[in-house]
Amino acid sequence: MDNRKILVAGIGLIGGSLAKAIKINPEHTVLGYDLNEQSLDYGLKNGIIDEAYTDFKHAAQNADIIILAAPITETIELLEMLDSITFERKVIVTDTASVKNTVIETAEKLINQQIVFIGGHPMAGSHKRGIEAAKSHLFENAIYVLTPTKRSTEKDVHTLKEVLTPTKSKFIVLKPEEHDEMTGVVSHFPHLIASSLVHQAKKWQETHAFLPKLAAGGFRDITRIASSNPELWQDIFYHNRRKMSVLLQEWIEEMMHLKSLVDYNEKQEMINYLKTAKTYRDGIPTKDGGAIPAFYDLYVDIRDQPGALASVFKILADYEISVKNIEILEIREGITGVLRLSFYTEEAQKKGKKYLEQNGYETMIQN
Ligand SMILES: NC(=O)c1ccc[n+]([C@@H]2O[C@H](COP(=O)([O-])OP(=O)(O)OC[C@H]3O[C@@H](n4cnc5c(N)ncnc54)[C@H](O)[C@@H]3O)[C@@H](O)[C@H]2O)c1
Ligand SMILES: O=C(O)C(=O)C[C@]1(C(=O)O)C=C[C@@H](O)C=C1
Repeated sequence: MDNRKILVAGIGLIGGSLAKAIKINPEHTVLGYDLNEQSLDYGLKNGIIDEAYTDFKHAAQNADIIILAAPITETIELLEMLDSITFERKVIVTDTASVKNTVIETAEKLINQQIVFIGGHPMAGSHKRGIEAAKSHLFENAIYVLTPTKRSTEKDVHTLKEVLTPTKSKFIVLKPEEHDEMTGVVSHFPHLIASSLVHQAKKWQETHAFLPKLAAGGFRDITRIASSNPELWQDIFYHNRRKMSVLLQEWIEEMMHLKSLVDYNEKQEMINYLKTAKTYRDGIPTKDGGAIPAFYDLYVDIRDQPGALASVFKILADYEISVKNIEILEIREGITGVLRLSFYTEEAQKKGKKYLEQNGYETMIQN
């Protein structure tokens, strides 16, 4: 089917980024629904959505495909609301929630036969929130998990993938349970730990006022995600609470083991512990397919105006920063474009970020 109407319900960071990507296909019309009318206005003014709705039923009935991109508890509420809406034909519904079990349980209980549900989770994001932070390239090369249900056929999954093709993500199919277990380990739990490290530093600052000034690269790297949206993350921990509890227990035991290595100066065991972690971490693939770090990318927002690219390269040249590769990801007349710069080293990437920001550019490093 051509000229599809796609409703994005919840046009924040993820919904807005999906809307921007989906709209790259000129045959797509994107409808936006959100409780926040300012987000709808922003979406319309910036060409992120084509039509804005404040009435969910009306929006849903006008759509061929519905993407629920609100927080998880609200996604479940929207799914329940869809159950009582009359649709003249089948409608494919998907979501973006970071936890799948509770969403899929709700979907399987629906009685509306017109709803075809396929769970979804694009595995990329940011600590930022809201439509202003949305980027069309957010999901490029990222894993996009799909969890088909009893309510969907292979053809429906194919149709959904077709609609999401402009995101340039890589689709994989998982069972909700395995999804929640794995994201629990590599996404949700690290957020808890990052927040706990910040709490520890905050406590120590009471007696060591200079402490924040010493919080350099290491602390910043490991705690970036502690700056994420607290309400959203409470919701994620709640929906994946059983896994969180198990992981916390395992972590406490792991910390007790580490404590004994430190207390008894188990030198070789400590080196082995660190080596094993380093080897495993260095081998983890990135979004670009290589090991971490494959190369060091920096995304720079630029205006479509004469000299915009020249000015970026002048700044980098002034500081003798070499660029390995460049790619213009998106430039449309009058609209901000995105430039992807790849550097040889992390140091060059960070310097590039610093100096471009000092010159008024908005940049992003996507890990
Ligand atoms: N932030 C990430 O890194 C990330 C990554 C992948 C998936 N997710 C998932 O995507 C979803 C959205 O997260 P986000 O980061 O975009 O959050 P966000 O706060 O940036 O956006 C959420 C949007 O939903 C709207 N909203 C809230 N309740 C609503 C309701 N009842 N009806 C309609 N709209 C409503 C808000 O006004 C906001 O615009 C969550 O389910 C989250 O688990 C987040
Ligand atoms: O990059 C970040 O800030 C993220 O936290 C993104 C991240 C992740 O843990 O990787 C967070 C939640 C999602 O559901 C998917 C991706």
